[in-house]
Amino acid sequence: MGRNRKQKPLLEKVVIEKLAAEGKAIGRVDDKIVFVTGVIPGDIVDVQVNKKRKSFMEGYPVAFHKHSPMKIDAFCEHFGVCGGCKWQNLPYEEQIKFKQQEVIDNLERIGKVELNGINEIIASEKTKFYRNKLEFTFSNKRYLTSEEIAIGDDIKRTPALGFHVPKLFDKIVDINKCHLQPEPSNAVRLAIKEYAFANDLSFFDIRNHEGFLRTLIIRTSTTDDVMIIVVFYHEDVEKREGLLKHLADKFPEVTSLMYIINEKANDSITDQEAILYKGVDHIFEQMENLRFKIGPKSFYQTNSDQAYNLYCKTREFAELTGDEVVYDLYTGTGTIANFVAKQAKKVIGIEYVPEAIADAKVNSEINGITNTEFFAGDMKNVLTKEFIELHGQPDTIIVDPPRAGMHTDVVETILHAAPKRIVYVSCNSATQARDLALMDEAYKVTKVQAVDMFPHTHHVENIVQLERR
Ligand SMILES: C[S@@+](CC[C@H](N)C(=O)[O-])C[C@H]1O[C@@H](n2cnc3c(N)ncnc32)[C@H](O)[C@@H]1O
Repeated sequence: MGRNRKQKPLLEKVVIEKLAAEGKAIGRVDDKIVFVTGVIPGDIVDVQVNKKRKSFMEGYPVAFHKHSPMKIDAFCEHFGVCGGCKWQNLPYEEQIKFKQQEVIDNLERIGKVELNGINEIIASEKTKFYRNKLEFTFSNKRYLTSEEIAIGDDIKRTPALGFHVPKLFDKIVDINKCHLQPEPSNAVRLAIKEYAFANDLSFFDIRNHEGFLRTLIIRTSTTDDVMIIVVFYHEDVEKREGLLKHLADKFPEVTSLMYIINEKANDSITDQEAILYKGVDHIFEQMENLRFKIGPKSFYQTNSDQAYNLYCKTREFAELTGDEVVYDLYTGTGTIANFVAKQAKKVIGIEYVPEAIADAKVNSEINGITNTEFFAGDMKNVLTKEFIELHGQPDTIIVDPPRAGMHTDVVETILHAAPKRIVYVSCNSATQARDLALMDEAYKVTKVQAVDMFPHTHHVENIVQLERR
């Protein structure tokens, strides 16, 4: 064990044994667990420790003595620098095996769930170009890769349009080709960069709050609609018009070309006005015979094909006959609520974000669905005993909370409502398992289905069916 300047140890020849949660992997030194980023089982590496606790350490590899026999070549030129697609060097079959095992481990260890087998994970047919939305950042602080440092000074002065480097908030990796979103995503991004360089449009400086171009959001859809939103730090009519006209001329297929002037300190656009430059202010997604209208700020699951598989399984687990009152909690833009509405007597959707609720209502309307009702507000305040008395006892409750899972008050109200069946959709099986443990006395887990929405990342979605005991 060596020592570095900060007195954090350098661990030599650590054998990486298995993958762990949050995309890390586990090695062991003197019976102490070491969580390592950027490695896969079978690697033997020197690890620079950056966190040391009584029972574990965390670190990153500084030298590889042996690569895992499982290792494959990454397909992306930005692998290892960019924060996305971290598991590209692990075969996809191994990725999904691990995701399935993680779900089982969390349900058994945290949730103390007795599993009588679980369905095989639904893998993503597309493992590249599966996302329908990407957000890129403009920055005058380019992250320099070792190859770029070797090129010399010219490139060091070049701004970047791409993704944040993990843990370096002001550094952006300049992306040449991203394998996450179908075209025209790459073409649009590269065209904007080229135009900006040729016409002297400055890129944002996040430390000093100066510069013109700030972020770029591109949305594509299963209906081949394309939305581009360029976010500027301040208004400059001539420069803005110049760029947007160039985009409109070069990409006539774009359905919706919009811009935002965001003069705030942070990048969030939820409270900013999106202004239409060309086309319409929305795009459409299609699922079975339903169309979903998506505005510039609307949430929609980012892997459309797998979202369809997720919703089909959710509907299957709900086992609706047409007579049920269904609650869809954390409904977002009401996608699940509308997706199951035809098989239910009535569906009630509840969601925090008022704009999402407005979208949910529009989505019912444009699809001729008349048996849904939507309510905006914090779940623990909206879903009360009085609400249930007023709107009807649920026969089935579907929940799809954020990563943190459900507030204990919400769990309590669900237990009080005592529906026959609960379908719990989650993007974090650890918090899902914690919530299941709270419901264990009254509900037993009857079906489990993991769904992989995000190949080459550690994220996994999981659906659990619960029946009242
Ligand atoms: C994982 S998303 C589910 C979206 C939706 N089911 C779908 O598939 O499109 C979780 C949703 O919960 C909402 N949310 C988060 N915290 C909430 C809270 N305390 N009360 C109500 N909704 C909340 C978020 O705004 C988000 O739309």
